[in-house]
Amino acid sequence: MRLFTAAQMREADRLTIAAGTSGRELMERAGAAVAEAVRRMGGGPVAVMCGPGNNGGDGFVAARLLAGHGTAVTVHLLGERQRLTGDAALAAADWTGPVHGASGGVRDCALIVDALFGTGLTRALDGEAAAVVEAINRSGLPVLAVDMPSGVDSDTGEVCGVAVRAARTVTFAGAKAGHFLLPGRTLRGQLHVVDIGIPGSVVAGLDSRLAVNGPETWQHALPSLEEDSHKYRRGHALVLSGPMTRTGAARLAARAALRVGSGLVTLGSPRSAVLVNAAHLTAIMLRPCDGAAELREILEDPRFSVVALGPGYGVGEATREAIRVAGASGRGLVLDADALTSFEGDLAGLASALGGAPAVLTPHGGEFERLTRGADGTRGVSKVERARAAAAHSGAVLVLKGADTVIAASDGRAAINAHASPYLATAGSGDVLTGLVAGLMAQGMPPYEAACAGVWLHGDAGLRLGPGLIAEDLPEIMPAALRGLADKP
Ligand SMILES: NC(=O)C1=CN([C@@H]2O[C@H](COP(=O)(O)OP(=O)(O)OC[C@H]3O[C@@H](n4cnc5c(N)ncnc54)[C@H](O)[C@@H]3O)[C@@H](O)[C@H]2O)[C@@H](O)CC1
Ligand SMILES: [K+]
Repeated sequence: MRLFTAAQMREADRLTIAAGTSGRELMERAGAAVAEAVRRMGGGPVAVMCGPGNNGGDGFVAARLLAGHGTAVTVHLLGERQRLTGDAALAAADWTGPVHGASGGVRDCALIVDALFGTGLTRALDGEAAAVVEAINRSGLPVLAVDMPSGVDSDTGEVCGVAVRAARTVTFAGAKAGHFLLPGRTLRGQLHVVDIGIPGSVVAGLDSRLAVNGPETWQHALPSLEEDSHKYRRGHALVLSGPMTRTGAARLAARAALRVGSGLVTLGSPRSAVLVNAAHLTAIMLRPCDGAAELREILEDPRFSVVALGPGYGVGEATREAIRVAGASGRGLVLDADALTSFEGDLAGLASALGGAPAVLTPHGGEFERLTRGADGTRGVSKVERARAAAAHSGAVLVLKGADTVIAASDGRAAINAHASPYLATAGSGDVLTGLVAGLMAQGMPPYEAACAGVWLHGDAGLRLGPGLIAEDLPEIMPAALRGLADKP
């Protein structure tokens, strides 16, 4: 599913109106969709809270249609009626019932329609607007939000001061980034996208390179297996282990790479840790590797297709040098944790170490902040734009992890992942993700698609396992996750 910004929706509106459908007609259809959703939620009595713009106009239309079908409706307006303009003023004029103030509170209703603010929110809610939103939330009544829960920024998903908590949201023509970025995702309830007559060609023509992460965008690039395949044709991932007391992370990554289908996986281990690693490995091979010079020798073997580096590896110049060597080899790279922290405040240094190699960086929020300190465009904007900026600066694919993981490529493509489980917030979970992405890249999947697929499969594993999951379980559930994916139409 593609996602849109407020500016793109305004553009779609403009093009549709230019092609002959009036704004008032669009509002009529939007209001009709809201009225229909109210009926599906059990009907009235309904309080419709209208704001000063077109979101409020949608509310007036819904109120008129519901009342016309016999539903008990009260309308409340935030602001003065005579200050309404354009289509919203026309829609309000068609409402013949009384209009109450918004601050008096709602009484004797079973459902609230939140038509206060939609994509036109420009600043934080305060004063009367904030008080009305707080009263809606305090009422404990189910809320149907029109387009966005009021107070949620449709581009960033952020709460601007305060925001409505909705049970459902009806949105028009296409979903917005703010419906999928946190905390917007948790405030919008169930999301319904309805067609209000904006032509498909207009929507298709919008320059949105943002989507919800799902198989439809990367399934075509998943590794396929021939009947007569051979392990040497399924890729070979090299995962670098940390020293004696920090080896578990790399083994988790290696196991995940093997489970996701890499034909061979080798763990490169410092000599100090070879015995402890050997004691825990069976199908995964082991090679001593102490530092960058030895890594260079290992990578002379052309069969290694990908290097995963970072979990437990240690922070410092030795790590930076290992990344330079891996980057210069042109192999696929997956960098996490210590690999990223080794370039604290030096995204440009990391970009130059990568040397244009196909790479995926998988920071969580804290690692991202450290890595991008001082880099342009990585502050104060949406999570999507921050990830995009870092991808553009580094030339790598960014996986900005969290409950709303964002994957961004340097060419502007981006995806927000919603297929995940909160139980994935557990020690070692990120190491498994590193291994999944590395294992997919080892089999020839391009970095952006491998990152999206890895994040999705990781989330799928979390959803399958649920409460009680630990990181060790995640690679073991991959056969079921992969089979489920193969069964998808
Ligand atoms: N394709 C489209 O774009 C369509 C949009 N429609 C509706 O129109 C909405 C967008 O309408 P608008 O652009 O008029 O925007 P909104 O109705 O979301 O809000 C704009 C109004 O709120 C005021 N405002 C913004 N932030 C405020 C704040 N923090 N405190 C107090 N006042 C604030 C503005 O001054 C303006 O009066 C959509 O969300 C949707 O519900 C529909 O009518 C149909 C078609
Ligand atoms: K709203």
